[in-house]
Amino acid sequence: MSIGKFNGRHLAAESKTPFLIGVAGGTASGKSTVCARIMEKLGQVDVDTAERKVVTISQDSFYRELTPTEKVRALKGQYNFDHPDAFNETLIYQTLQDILAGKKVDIPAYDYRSNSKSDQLLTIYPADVVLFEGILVFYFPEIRNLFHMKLFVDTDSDTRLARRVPRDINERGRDLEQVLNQYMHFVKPAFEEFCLPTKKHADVIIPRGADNTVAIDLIVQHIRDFLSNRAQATSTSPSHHRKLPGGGDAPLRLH
Ligand SMILES: Nc1ncnc2c1ncn2[C@@H]1O[C@H](COP(=O)(O)OP(=O)(O)O)[C@@H](O)[C@H]1O
Ligand SMILES: Nc1ccn([C@@H]2O[C@H](COP(=O)(O)O)[C@@H](O)[C@H]2O)c(=O)n1
Repeated sequence: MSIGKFNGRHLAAESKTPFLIGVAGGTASGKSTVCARIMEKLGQVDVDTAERKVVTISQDSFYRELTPTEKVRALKGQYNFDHPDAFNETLIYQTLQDILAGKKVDIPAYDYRSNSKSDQLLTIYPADVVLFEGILVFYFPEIRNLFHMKLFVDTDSDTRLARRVPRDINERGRDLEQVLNQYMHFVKPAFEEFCLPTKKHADVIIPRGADNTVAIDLIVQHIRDFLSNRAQATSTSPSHHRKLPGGGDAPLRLH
């Protein structure tokens, strides 16, 4: 039984295939914040990671390891982290395929201070909905075609720069000169060449990011509908029918 057609592809109710949502947008546009709001509204934040119905993964976990020379350049803001070549496209594709197959995957956590993977592995347990966010998640056609729904967070460039500077200094251990150099030489031109053109692939564009509560509520409702349909289609007993947080009589509880 199919519980809906998403981007032309049926999702079978009985399959373990998660509903895969891509979330793209420029640096500091609010991609992580939008994903966090969606998780909050679906009551997922306080749920044990192994039990979550909805999970978020960042494309940053898939940066390629740098050579020693590249590491020296990166420390001076002279490495292009915004070019598609900076990412391990094959690993992203394989990981998403495993996730779509309902497998548990381990992905590296990323450490911006050392510009490399940290020792910590993030275990992503099978979930019903997976959000995959990053600047270039719609850039590679084979990866782009895996998403059932594509969102683009569209925030004004000045706002993004004004957010990125303090974030990079306070949270990513950078100095002002390095941040501005990297932005002018790599981040801004790469956004225009590689990220912005992918907006045309989006199903939903979210102007102003997390400030756009109307857009976020619509997306949350769409996810609730998907989860309700799947739960309805797979449950055989009325005892499976429970309430969604804030979602009326929908037949599933998310936390
Ligand atoms: N709507 C907003 N209003 C104010 N600050 C925001 C908003 N959205 C995001 N931020 C801040 O901007 C920075 C970048 O946001 P983030 O969600 O991490 O963007 P991205 O994931 O696109 O890089 C963070 O410091 C975050 O707290
Ligand atoms: N070692 C790194 C890795 C990435 N960046 C920058 O991060 C940006 C992507 O993350 P967002 O949360 O901003 O989407 C990207 O623009 C890279 O320039 C970095 O500075 N250092």
